[in-house]
Amino acid sequence: MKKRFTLKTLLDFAAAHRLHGYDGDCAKLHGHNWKVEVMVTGEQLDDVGMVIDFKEIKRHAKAVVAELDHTYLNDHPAFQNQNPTAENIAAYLFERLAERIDTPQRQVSAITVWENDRNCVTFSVE
Ligand SMILES: Nc1nc2c(c(=O)[nH]1)N=C([C@H](O)[C@H](O)COP(=O)(O)OP(=O)(O)OP(=O)(O)O)CN2
Ligand SMILES: [Zn+2]
Repeated sequence: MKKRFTLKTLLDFAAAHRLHGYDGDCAKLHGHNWKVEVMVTGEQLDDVGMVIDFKEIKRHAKAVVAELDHTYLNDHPAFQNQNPTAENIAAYLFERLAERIDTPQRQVSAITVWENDRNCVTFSVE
């Protein structure tokens, strides 16, 4: 039986967006207090007994999320050819965080983006 540890940490940011082509109010400029759950999975622990220090995940996640915080997401380079939906934001954050966090021992395994208390999207790769 293989041991696997999945760490989850939560951060947030505030940002505005509008969804081009959307048939409804979300096509208009509006904002959310987005919540981002970062999940990191590993099978090995270091000498201290951690897959990775939560502080290290947070340091990387905060650096990436800071680029989006208090911005108009549609102006961001990542959302010039695609809407800043929760789906596309989750995929973007996954890619950016994997670049910073992944090693052979641990990988970003999923990113969940909450638009509000009711609706969220989880992005992961097979
Ligand atoms: N699959 C997705 N659906 C929707 C997204 C999205 O990113 N992915 N985004 C939106 C809008 O951004 C919108 O702002 C959603 O907010 P809201 O209307 O408040 O959401 P609710 O459905 O919870 O609100 P109700 O008032 O209950 O309709 C829309 N869809
Ligand atoms: Zn919205």
